Amino acid sequence: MVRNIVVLGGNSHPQMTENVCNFLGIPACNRILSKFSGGESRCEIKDSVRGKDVYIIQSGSGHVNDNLIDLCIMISACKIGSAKRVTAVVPLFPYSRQPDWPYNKAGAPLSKSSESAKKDYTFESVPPTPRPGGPRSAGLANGVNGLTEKLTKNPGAEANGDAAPKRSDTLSSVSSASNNNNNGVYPDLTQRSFTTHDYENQTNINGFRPKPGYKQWVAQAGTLVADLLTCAGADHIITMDLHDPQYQGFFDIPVDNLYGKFLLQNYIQTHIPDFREAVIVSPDAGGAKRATAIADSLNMDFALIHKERRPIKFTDHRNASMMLVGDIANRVCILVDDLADTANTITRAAKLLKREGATKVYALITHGVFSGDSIARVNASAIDKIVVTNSVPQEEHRRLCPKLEVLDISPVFAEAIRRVHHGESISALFQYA
Ligand SMILES: O=P(O)(O)OC[C@H]1O[C@@H](O)[C@H](O)[C@@H]1O
Repeated sequence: MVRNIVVLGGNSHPQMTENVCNFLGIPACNRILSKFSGGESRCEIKDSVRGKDVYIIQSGSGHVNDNLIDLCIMISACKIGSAKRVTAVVPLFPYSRQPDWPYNKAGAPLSKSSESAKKDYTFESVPPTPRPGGPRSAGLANGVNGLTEKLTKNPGAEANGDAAPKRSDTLSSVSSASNNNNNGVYPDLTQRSFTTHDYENQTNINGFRPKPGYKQWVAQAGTLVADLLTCAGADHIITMDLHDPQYQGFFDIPVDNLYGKFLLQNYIQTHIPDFREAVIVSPDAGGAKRATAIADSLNMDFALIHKERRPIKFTDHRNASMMLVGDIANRVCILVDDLADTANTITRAAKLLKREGATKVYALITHGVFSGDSIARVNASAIDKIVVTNSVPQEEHRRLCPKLEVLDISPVFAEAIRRVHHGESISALFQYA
């Protein structure tokens, strides 16, 4: 049992709070965290936090914005309640994908001229990502094609195993998508959610198509969120696998960015037969460091998927193509990424790998956000097995996705809390993992 420590849970991940408390041998702090009828948050800390070392567990999942405000309010309540130190434990850090200026990515140029290079493309990516309220996908050949029809017309199909599982928000998104009459050409950004792929695809926004290279003005939300938490009174942040590790520099309080890598590595070693014959694959250039770190540690081969986004003509606004760099034919492939949100990135990557001769495709991801109809997309995809941590709740995803396996990271967070509390090294936590 650890003394003089308080663990307070938000509403985003009760299971994580319970697991961490069990590990530390303490009960969770008694509190009220609810809503006034007008929607404002109400927080009352029922146990004394005076002079205590407080850890508040809240992940960037579910109603992300509500949970973020709740976190700020809980931090402030503890500070005002004379806590000695307040640490925000945020397994998936919200807004950490928005730390800098948005980009109008042109992508790295191919080494050959576009026409000759085209012959060597291993995959042409055309369909936009289907999402709630968005236009209907032109269809992905990997099985998502016709998925919405299956889900709408055949709700009993799940039981028969002949269609991807349905879920209520998927069905509502399907019906709203079919009502969205914009000729299916461009998504209407005022009607549906935005994904990072919209930056990549240089999507038409309110009739305005940005010129390649032109950056639209967009809020720097990552900076604001860092400031909000600090301003609320956070003394310290513990998180895991920040999309951009440099995001730590946006804070002027200590940030411990734990690694999911060790759990993923352990999975590879213990669950993938002859894993040294397999190939670690990064689904995009941005994740190459993360994936090579695992490949190097396990002495495995590495391959990379490069997204070529440079438009050949100005009108060629959706000219993104994927190219595989590396030899994966007749090998097992292990995709490694920090996050699956729409699951567009990993499902497209898996399709490409199977086309290039991969015998089996695993996807190992730290944060399984799985928004919109992404679970249906994963079920219909070329991915054979997808492994995520429970940095956000996974019970519902697991129920809907037979390919999904979940690794429990609560012991890692509990041990990090114990070490921070006792002033012990965090890096030592990973030395023998
Ligand atoms: O394709 P989805 O799942 O929407 O987004 C996940 C990708 O977007 C990037 O920020 C992540 O690193 C990952 O590669």
